[in-house]
Amino acid sequence: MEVNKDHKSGFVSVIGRPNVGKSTLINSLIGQKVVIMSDKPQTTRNKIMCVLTLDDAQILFIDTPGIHKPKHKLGEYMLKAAENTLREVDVIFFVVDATEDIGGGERYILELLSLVKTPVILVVNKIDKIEKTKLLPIIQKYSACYEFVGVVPISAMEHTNLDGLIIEVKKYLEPGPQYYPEDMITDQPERLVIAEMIREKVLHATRDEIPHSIAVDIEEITTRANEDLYIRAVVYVERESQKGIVIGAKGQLLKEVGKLARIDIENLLGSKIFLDLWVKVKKDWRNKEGSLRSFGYE
Ligand SMILES: Nc1nc2c(ncn2[C@@H]2O[C@H](COP(=O)(O)OP(=O)(O)OP(=O)(O)O)[C@@H](O)[C@H]2O)c(=O)[nH]1
Repeated sequence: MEVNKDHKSGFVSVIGRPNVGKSTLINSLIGQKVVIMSDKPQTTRNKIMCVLTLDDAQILFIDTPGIHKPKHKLGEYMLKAAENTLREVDVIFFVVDATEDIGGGERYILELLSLVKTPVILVVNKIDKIEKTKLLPIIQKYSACYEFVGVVPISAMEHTNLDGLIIEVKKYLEPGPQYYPEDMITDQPERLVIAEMIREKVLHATRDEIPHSIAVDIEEITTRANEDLYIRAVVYVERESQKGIVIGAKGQLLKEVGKLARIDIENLLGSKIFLDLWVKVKKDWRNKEGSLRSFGYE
C-alpha cells in the first residue's frame, strides 16, 4: 500500500454539557443518523465512534456522555468514561450552547479539561439562535477561563461553518493512515446502534412522562428464510407504571415506536425487518452494577 505523507488521522472527543448539541454535530459531520438525538438531556450513554473520511484525513469521533456531577452509579460510569477518553484522544471539541450563559456545568468541565494536556477547541454551537453581536462576549467569557487552541462558532443543525471546524481540527492531527474503509461510519456493533434507535423513539414518544430510566436490549437478530431479519428487542423500565406508559392504550404507543424504529433500522441495515418489541420491568436497573454491565455500559 502506498503511504501518503500528507494524509492525517486521529481521534476527536466531543464533550459538553447535556443538550448542547454534541450528537447533532457528529451527525451533521458524518451525514448519517447513527448517534441518538433527543431534546432530553443525557441520551448518549455509550462512547459511539463515528468515522469521517476526507480526501486528506480520517477523523474518528467519540461521542461522550454529557458530563455532569454523578448522582448515581450510571452517572459515575458516564463521568469516568468521559474522563478516560479525554486523555486518549488527539483533540477535544468542547461544545457549548451559545444561547446559554456559562454555568456550573461548563465550569465543571473546564476543571476536568485543566487535568489533561490534549488540545481543546471551543465549539460554540446554536449560533442560528443568537444575534451576531452576542457572539463575541460569549467567546471572551470562555476564553478568559481556559486557553483554547481554537474557537469555532457553528450551527450544527444548519451546518454553518462545519468546514471551518474541519480546517481547525486538521491542524492538530498527526500524519497517519486511513484506518477504516471509506464506507464505514461507526465501529459500534449494529446491535448497539439498533438499541439506541429504539430508545430514541421511546423517549420521543413518551415525552415528559418517562425519565431516563429506560434501557433497550437486543435479544436476538436472525435471518429468516425469506432473507428478512427478525429482531427481538426488550425495552426495560424501572416501574410497573412506566410499563403501562410505554405500551400505551391498546398498545398504541408501542406500536408507533415499533413502526418508526423499524423504518430507521431498515435504512441502516438495508433490508426488511420484523421488529418484535417487548416491555419489561427491571427494578432500579440504574443503580445495579450487574445490570449496567448486562446493558453494555462497562
Ligand atoms: N437551534 C439549534 N438547535 C440545535 C443545534 N444543535 C442541536 N440543537 C438541538 O439541541 C437539542 C439537543 O441536541 P443533541 O445533539 O441531542 O445534544 P447532546 O449534546 O448530544 O445531548 P446529550 O446526548 O443529552 O448529551 C436537540 O433538540 C437539537 O435539535 C443548533 O445548531 N441549532
